[in-house]
Amino acid sequence: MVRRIDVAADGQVFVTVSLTTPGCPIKSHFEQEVTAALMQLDGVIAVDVTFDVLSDGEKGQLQERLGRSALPEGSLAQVGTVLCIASGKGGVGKSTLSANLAAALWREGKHVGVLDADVWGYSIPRMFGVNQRPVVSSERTIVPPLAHGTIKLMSIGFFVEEDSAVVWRGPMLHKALEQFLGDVAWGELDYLVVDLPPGTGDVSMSLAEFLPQARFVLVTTPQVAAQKVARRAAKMALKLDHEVIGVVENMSGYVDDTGRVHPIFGEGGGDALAEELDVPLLGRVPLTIPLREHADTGTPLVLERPDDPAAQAIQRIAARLTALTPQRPVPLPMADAPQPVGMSLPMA
Ligand SMILES: Nc1ncnc2c1ncn2[C@@H]1O[C@H](COP(=O)(O)OP(=O)(O)OP(=O)(O)O)[C@@H](O)[C@H]1O
Repeated sequence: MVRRIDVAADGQVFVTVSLTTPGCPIKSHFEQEVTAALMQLDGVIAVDVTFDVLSDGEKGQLQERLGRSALPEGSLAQVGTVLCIASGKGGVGKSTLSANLAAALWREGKHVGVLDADVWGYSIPRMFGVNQRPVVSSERTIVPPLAHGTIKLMSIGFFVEEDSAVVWRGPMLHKALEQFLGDVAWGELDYLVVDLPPGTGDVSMSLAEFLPQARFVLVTTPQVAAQKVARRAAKMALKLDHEVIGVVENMSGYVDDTGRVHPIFGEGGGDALAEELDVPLLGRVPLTIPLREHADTGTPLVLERPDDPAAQAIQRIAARLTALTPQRPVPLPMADAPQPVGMSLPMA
């Protein structure tokens, strides 16, 4: 994507970067990273980055070279940061954290969407208390149901009867995920939070392919055994050239009514994993009963009980995530709720 580099005798460097789409949401990120990389070189006194756009033919070649099925365009073109929440095994609180992190980012004034890619253990509809069949807009895009008026949600759970098992085979799931990313009217979002299925199975791999620009947050519990399993998810992300942005340790001790912390699941797993991967430990979320209760009743804890220790920990993690990811220079206006039209979705 580097179109041209000119070096002037006085040490000024002029770089042209070709974007996949003119409205590329990570344009400023490219500018910062290219400048930072070049300024480290001896003799470089200033860097000037300009942009143009790849032609369709060039895009095709790039796609081929990357060996990936999709470049970030279409319905994801206006998504600033894709955050994949991953874990090595189930039950570590990945979905609870995905829902609450999304709500915490929303509380910070960000535009947020949540894609529930945990196709067999989907729980995002329940965690937000939304159970509404998505509709198709007049432009033939899938309109995501909204939580709290603006958080856009998409889940397999919206397309199957409640409590029924998803018995789709690999290719159908692959197709559904492709649709969730390509045909959903995500619109302009600061963050798309993706709740991945546990482990490193086909769905995670497909998604990783569809989302070349994703950043991974790894969730682990404090036991050393859990950390070893989480490492596998990290390896998958790195193998697919995704950035692992940090680690969250969940269930880090039980906080009783007096505020005393009991390390039920041991200690140190999150630190050890973060150290091993050389990424920051974004935070530790304690075990609290309200976090579980609110997940069950469809009201994210960070919105209902922001004073709870787990809610506070999650809000701090959201703040760290915003500090670690590129921000839009101009905040988006809040009133952008899409208007659904009544039509049922023909799936698969
Ligand atoms: N810090 C916490 N304190 C209390 N309960 C928690 C905490 N984190 C998660 N839980 C509870 O643990 C259970 C499992 O959490 P969750 O469903 O988020 O895990 P998961 O990793 O997404 O699991 P799966 O991958 O199997 O879907 C839920 O009942 C949730 O409410």
